Order: sequence, then structure tokens, then C-alpha cells
Amino acid sequence: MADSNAITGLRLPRGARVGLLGGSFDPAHEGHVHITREALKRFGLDRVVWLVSPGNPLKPRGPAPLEDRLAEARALVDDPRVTISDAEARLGTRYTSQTLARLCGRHSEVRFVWLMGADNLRQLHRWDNWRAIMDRVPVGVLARPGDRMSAQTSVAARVYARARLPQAASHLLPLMAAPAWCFLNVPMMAVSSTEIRAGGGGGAKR
Ligand SMILES: Nc1ncnc2c1ncn2[C@@H]1O[C@H](COP(=O)(O)OP(=O)(O)OP(=O)(O)O)[C@@H](O)[C@H]1O
Ligand SMILES: O=C(O)c1ccc[n+]([C@@H]2O[C@H](COP(=O)([O-])O)[C@@H](O)[C@H]2O)c1
Repeated sequence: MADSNAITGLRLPRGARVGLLGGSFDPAHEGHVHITREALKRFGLDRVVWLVSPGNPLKPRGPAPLEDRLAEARALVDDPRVTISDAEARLGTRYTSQTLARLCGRHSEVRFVWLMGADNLRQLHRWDNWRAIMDRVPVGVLARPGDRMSAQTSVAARVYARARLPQAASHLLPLMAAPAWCFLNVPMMAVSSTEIRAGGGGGAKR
């Protein structure tokens, strides 16, 4: 049975293990596809939802229009396990702690895992109500060029050191009660939206 919700716009099977990859996706790129594939495999996820953000609260410059970013992401992804979602715009949430509270409330039968690249683990302690994020859902972190060490040295990694799951047990992460997090030292792909924007790439609408 699917846990479908008119407000979030998401149709998620009850009991499913669902990764949430939040991002500006300005534009979406192969790095997002790569970490999504690794997360599906290594965390044993059934689905990954790309939560295309209306705008990162920490970034001063606004992203391209949401509709353009959603369309570009949909054009890039060819995997039925991956959903490109505007749930944050629908819910009217911008901060991840709020988004997770609303999603967990609306999809109470789903096992969510928050996914992010290692660069975001490095600055997680600057996010609004960041401990509430760690305390609400398991968190899966994927290596990113330049940020491999953040798994050991970031504030969040140190504060939640006892909640770290060894990489060898990564497939258990969706079953763990929060706080629990796991760093995946996967092969890395050196691509970013910043570089693509600087090179003038990113899709026909730019
Ligand atoms: N090449 C990559 N390797 C690992 N993680 C990545 C990679 N690209 C993006 N991510 C992660 O995907 C999520 C969404 O990324 P985002 O949409 O901000 O792309 P970005 O390339 O980091 O953008 P920007 O350069 O504008 O900051 C973040 O958690 C980010 O850490
Ligand atoms: O909640 C916050 O304070 C917060 C601060 C910075 C980033 N985020 C979220 O982190 C995700 C990655 O953001 P970005 O812009 O780096 O792609 C995206 O879902 C943002 O909403 C969230």
C-alpha cells in the first residue's frame, strides 16, 4: 500500500526506506546522480526523493526559478526509484528541520534517511535547529572531493560521534533510531553546480 499525500505530493510505499536528498539543484548534475545511486545501493534504500529547494537559507543569491530546476532534474534522471519533488514549496518550509518535521508527520509509515554530501556535514552546525535534524532521522553522508575529512572533524561529527554507524554496516542505517549517521567513503565525482554555472552550462533555459 502506498502512503500518498496530497499536501507533500509524494506517493511513498508504507514501510519503504526513503532517502531525502535536499538541494538547490541549480542545476542538477552527474554528482547528484552518482551519490543517489551509491546511497540506494549502500544504504539499501527503496527510493530517493530529490527535494528541490525553493532557496537555500544560507545562500545570499537566489537560485534559478524552481520550475526550471525541477524540469532539468527530471530530464537528467532515468531511474524509477528516484522522484524529483517540490515538496518544500508545497509545504512552505525552507529550513530542513521544518521540512523533516512536516514530512515525517505526513508520511509516518515511511523510514526516512536524510542524505547529503560531506560539504554539508562540515557546516551542518550552522543550520537552523540542526540538532533536531540529527535527532529526528538517520543521516547518510557521502564523500565529496575536498571534504572527506569533515566526517572526522566537523562540529556535528564530534557532537554525534557516539551515534556514528561504521561504513560496513551502512545498510542498517534506515532501520536505526535517530540519532544515527553513517559516512560513505564512496568513489568521488568532482562536479558542482557552481562550476557548471561558471562555465555557462546547466541547461537550455540558462
Ligand atoms: N559531486 C558531489 N559529490 C558529493 N555530494 C554532492 C556532489 N554534488 C552535490 N552533492 C550534494 O548534493 C546535495 C545537493 O547539492 P547542491 O544542489 O547544492 O549542488 P552543489 O553542486 O553542491 O551546488 P553549489 O555548487 O551551487 O553549492 C548536497 O548535499 C551536496 O553536498
Ligand atoms: O535548514 C537550514 O538551515 C539549511 C541551511 C543550509 C542548507 N539547507 C539544506 O541543505 C540542502 C542543500 O542545500 P544546497 O543549497 O547546498 O544545495 C537543501 O535541502 C537546503 O535546504 C538547510
